[in-house]
Amino acid sequence: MAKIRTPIPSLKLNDGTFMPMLGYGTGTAWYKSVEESKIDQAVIDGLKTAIGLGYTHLDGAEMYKTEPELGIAIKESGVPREKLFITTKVNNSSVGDIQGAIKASLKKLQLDYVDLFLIHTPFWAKTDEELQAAWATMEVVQQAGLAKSIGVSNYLPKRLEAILKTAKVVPACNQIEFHPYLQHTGLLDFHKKHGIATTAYGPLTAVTKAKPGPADDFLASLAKKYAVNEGEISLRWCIDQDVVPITTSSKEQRLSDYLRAATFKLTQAEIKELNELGEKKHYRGFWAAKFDEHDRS
Ligand SMILES: NC(=O)c1ccc[n+]([C@@H]2O[C@H](COP(=O)([O-])OP(=O)(O)OC[C@H]3O[C@@H](n4cnc5c(N)ncnc54)[C@H](O)[C@@H]3O)[C@@H](O)[C@H]2O)c1
Ligand SMILES: OCCc1c[nH]c2ccccc12
Repeated sequence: MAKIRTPIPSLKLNDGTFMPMLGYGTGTAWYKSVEESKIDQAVIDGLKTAIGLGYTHLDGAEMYKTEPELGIAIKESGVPREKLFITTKVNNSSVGDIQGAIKASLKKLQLDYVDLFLIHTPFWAKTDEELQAAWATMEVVQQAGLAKSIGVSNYLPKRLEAILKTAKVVPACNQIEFHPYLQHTGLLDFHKKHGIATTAYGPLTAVTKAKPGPADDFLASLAKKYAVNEGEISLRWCIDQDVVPITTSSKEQRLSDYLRAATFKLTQAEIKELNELGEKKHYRGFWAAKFDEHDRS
């Protein structure tokens, strides 16, 4: 019997394009295990497994050094380019030449355009003017057709406010760490007010790195109720709040299981309870020192 798969829903971005609401990341489990200049077959195989399972939203970055593998996997997957949603990000060290960076990324990806191009972090900037100038160059990249959508990552309201003062294009999305122990309530309200979509990295943190925690028992009871595991509850908790989770795994079974997040829906009361339990603990898995610096300035 043919396998019936629930399609992954899409989120409409403020520029009219659509983003699949579950992404596969190439930045953590898939940090290259070989020398940078060499092709890492394990990365290609992981990507092809994900694409074969139905993942179409693939998250890359100049920083991860896996763009060549992403390009090969896309070609070898046989899936038409326009059916895929490809993200890459300009590295902190390349923001001085964003146009050069996107061209170099596209060359490595063997693509004419990316679906989403992000400024990886704001941590390189000393002034608002620098943030504004970088954003203006992102707008040029979009105008040139090299990226369908443009956005940022790891920006808090203060930095978003700075770029919105001079922006012609509102960022389509902000990619942030997001899970029950890092809910960014104020930032999400800011995103909603300005029509900025939220993508979540580290969406499984509450059931992996940040365990044990106050949400453990409730996550387990929800997993039992919906006949999934706690990871899928974590992914669905994002989706039900219009946040697009970017997850990853090197294991095919796990990748296949994550897709069950598309097959059920949490109730408003369950989301509220998980949020309240999550508020009892704070955990940041990425860029912690940079955020400490950033929040002080
Ligand atoms: N923009 C940024 O600054 C930034 C930062 C971090 C990550 N990212 C992107 O987001 C992607 C996903 O990030 P992530 O890996 O933190 O997401 P995640 O929270 O979904 O964690 C995935 C990891 O958890 C592991 N995992 C899954 N189930 C597990 C279990 N039951 N027990 C133990 N481990 C388990 C997986 O094998 C994988 O390594 C990255 O690959 C990258 O593309 C972006
Ligand atoms: O997008 C950044 C991904 C990443 C992978 N490993 C890290 C360690 C510290 C900060 C970010 C990362």
